[in-house]
Amino acid sequence: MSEAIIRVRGLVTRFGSHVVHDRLDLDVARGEILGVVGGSGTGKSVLLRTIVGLNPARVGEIEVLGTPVPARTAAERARLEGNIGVMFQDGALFSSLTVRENVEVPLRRVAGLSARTRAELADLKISMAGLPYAAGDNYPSELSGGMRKRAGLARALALDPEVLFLDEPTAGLDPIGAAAFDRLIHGLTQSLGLTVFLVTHDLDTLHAVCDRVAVLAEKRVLVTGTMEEMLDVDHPWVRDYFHGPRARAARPDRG
Ligand SMILES: Nc1ncnc2c1ncn2[C@@H]1O[C@H](COP(=O)(O)OP(=O)(O)OP(=O)(O)O)[C@@H](O)[C@H]1O
Repeated sequence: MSEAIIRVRGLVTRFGSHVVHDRLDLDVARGEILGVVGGSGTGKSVLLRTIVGLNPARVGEIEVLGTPVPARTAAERARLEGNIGVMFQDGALFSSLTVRENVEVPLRRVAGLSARTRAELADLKISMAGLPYAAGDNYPSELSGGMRKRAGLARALALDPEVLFLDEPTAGLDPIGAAAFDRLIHGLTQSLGLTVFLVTHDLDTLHAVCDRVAVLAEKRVLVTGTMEEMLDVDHPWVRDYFHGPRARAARPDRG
């Protein structure tokens, strides 16, 4: 594998007596789009939150871009904050701010940007996320679910991150909206050279977007590989997921 941009070793995550991850290891290579799948409650979102430093209660080693998580110094923290973009499942936008103001939030960390430059940069990201210019003036409650996701993506891209974390980007979208979002993610990833950690249940997304898949089961990353390789994995959940009727319907070679 080429250089690991995300490196997790021996991760143990627990909430009280509930162990979610037990000695979990994972590598994500530079430039790849990794799809993270697994049954409900297997700890996909918790893994994402832990890798981006939002869940400090754990044991093990995590590095993103060679920087330890959590960061030990202000310089390391700045490096992580500036190079990681996160899109949460519901967009996680501030409801009292317009879309433009939401996208400006991370830009406020950049010293020396005038208010006008900040707004212009936010408008650029809003347009990159496929939203009409006018959406910048809207409040999140005035947008559809799909538009809110695009606004969340615009905010995740605000600081030109190297690594993008997406938590179920197509959940709740209709199939046409989901396919459009898949194309957007794929296009942006290619043109911006991003590394992507993408939690999803969506088999169409895995086919359309992901280079590699990591399956969370039994409190760890049970297996990683391409979609083709998943077809040969002898594990009940993996078999049911990748050979089930939905999987067959999502295969690009079907018919
Ligand atoms: N803050 C928390 N406190 C206590 N338990 C938590 C917390 N966050 C998550 N959990 C538990 O950790 C487990 C993993 O949750 P997580 O949301 O990561 O699952 P998931 O794989 O993303 O599931 P889904 O596919 O349903 O979204 C669940 O049992 C959940 O209840």
